[in-house]
Amino acid sequence: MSNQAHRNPLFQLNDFSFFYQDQAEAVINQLTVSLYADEVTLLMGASGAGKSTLALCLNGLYPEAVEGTTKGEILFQGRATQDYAKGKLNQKVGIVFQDPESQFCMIRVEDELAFVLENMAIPREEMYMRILTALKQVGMQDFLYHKIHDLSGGQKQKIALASVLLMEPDYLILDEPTANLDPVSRLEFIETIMRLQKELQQGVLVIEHQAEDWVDYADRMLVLNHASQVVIDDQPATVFSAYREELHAHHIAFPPAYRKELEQALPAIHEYDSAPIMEVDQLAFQYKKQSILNYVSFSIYPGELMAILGENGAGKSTLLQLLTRLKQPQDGQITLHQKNLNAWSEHELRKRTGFVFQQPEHQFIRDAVYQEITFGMQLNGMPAKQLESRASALLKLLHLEKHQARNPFMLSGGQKRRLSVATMLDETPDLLFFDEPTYGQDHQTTKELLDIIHNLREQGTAVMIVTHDMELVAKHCQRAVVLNEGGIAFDGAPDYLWEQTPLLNKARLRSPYHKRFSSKAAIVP
Ligand SMILES: Nc1ncnc2c1ncn2[C@@H]1O[C@H](COP(=O)(O)OP(=O)(O)OP(=O)(O)O)[C@@H](O)[C@H]1O
Ligand SMILES: Nc1ncnc2c1ncn2[C@@H]1O[C@H](COP(=O)(O)OP(=O)(O)OP(=O)(O)O)[C@@H](O)[C@H]1O
Repeated sequence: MSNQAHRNPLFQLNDFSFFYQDQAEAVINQLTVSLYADEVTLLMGASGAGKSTLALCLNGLYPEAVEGTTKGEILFQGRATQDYAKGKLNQKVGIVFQDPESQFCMIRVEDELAFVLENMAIPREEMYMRILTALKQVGMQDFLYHKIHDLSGGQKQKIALASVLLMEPDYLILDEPTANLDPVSRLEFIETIMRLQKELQQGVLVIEHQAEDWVDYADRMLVLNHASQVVIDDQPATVFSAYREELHAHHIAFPPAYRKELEQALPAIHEYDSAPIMEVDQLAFQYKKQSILNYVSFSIYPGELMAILGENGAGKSTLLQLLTRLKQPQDGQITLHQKNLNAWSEHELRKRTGFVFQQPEHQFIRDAVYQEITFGMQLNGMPAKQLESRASALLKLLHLEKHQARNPFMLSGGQKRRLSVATMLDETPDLLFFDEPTYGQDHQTTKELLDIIHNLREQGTAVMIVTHDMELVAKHCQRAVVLNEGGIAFDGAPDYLWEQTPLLNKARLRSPYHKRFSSKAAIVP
């Protein structure tokens, strides 16, 4: 850091601006910054600030892939990015995307990884060993012959990383790569990256909304404002201690070690003495011969906020799909308001329950944000005036007013997630299922989403979230259910869960920061 002036940058951005075709305003506005080899840089900024766009410009995919336009220049190793032959720059600059699915071309893991090596003209006889090494680095050596489609979200993310590691790029960009990983896999992932970074002397750019696990490793932290200009550039520890007001203004979340007050869990609003909304009795599900859920039973009560936890591949998303009737169990029964789930009409079921997917774009069906939000209201026959005012309230609530005419698929990761929440709120559901609510959100929008969740709870909605974010569980949930080896290994108050060290280890969970370091929790004056 201090000797930057004497080093040659790997990337040099000079007054670089980027415009998407359909927008008059620049998404990246006259950005001037240098990035160095052998430096781990943490890039933070509000949702929609342009972080992913910047990543795609750095590896040369943009502007071509979106017909955007640029001004200024990006030099990589002293040469303008557009002067690199097609496909060359993205071998030197590897990206692991926010959404791993967008980078796969093949059906099986083995073929996907072989495809990467073929593009690099690696001889066939070397391929197998290299693929196996990369899979071992991410703990996925048993999945060589699996179909990518059949993997869980976290498992896909690990394959995406393996495919980039195979290229041994000079510069590695990680765009929220750990959000889908269980807490232990997240630490292992970061340790793998740091080990390789040292071995290969790579530069690494980490785009993250939750800095906690990276702070101790990163050499440098950049904060972007809404115009994608660098407003803070310093060492992470200095940034979190000395720029507190600026960080608040730019919606950056503080890692727990830098938060001033101890997080207090919110009081419970569940009503265990009232009838459950949903009852799950002896539910069993398997894929082919692999048992995923092995006769599990539990009930969901009005107003409770319940977290489903477990390692990658534990069956959390599968459980949500069963509870929303997107999948059918092989055995067992699910009832909603004492009526068998299969006996509900599709229309009634969708009115009473909402589901926000892990990958929000999987549920988009219209080609403009406004149409997407009003689609359900129209189906429910909502009168035009009411529909308009509900839609505009939701657009405002979720900060999407500016984007209402845009194609949902063109939104940033955080915006897509907020849109999928909006589509679930045309009426107040009895039960809301939410796969990774905080994924891709900055501090401000996370807070707002949680406010929405708590408002719903006050109206009696039960909310079931799947999450790998233990801080969220500690602060907001009254109940945690841990899935492990097909069964429910824990069902109770999170405070009690944090004391179960053997169980946490087995389920690859970690207790939240203030429990791990209770004596150090209030270190910030
Ligand atoms: N393909 C596209 N076409 C048009 N506009 C886009 C496209 N992709 C992103 N945008 C817009 O550009 C802005 C920046 O998006 P980007 O994905 O770079 O933000 P981000 O900082 O990575 O956000 P997040 O933290 O939510 O992932 C957003 O307002 C987004 O809606
Ligand atoms: N269509 C499928 N065919 C076969 N196996 C599948 C299929 N979909 C998922 N699986 C497997 O079922 C298991 C559970 O997957 P699921 O997506 O429910 O896990 P998860 O707990 O949500 O994981 P993550 O935390 O990574 O999102 C995983 O081992 C996965 O590989």
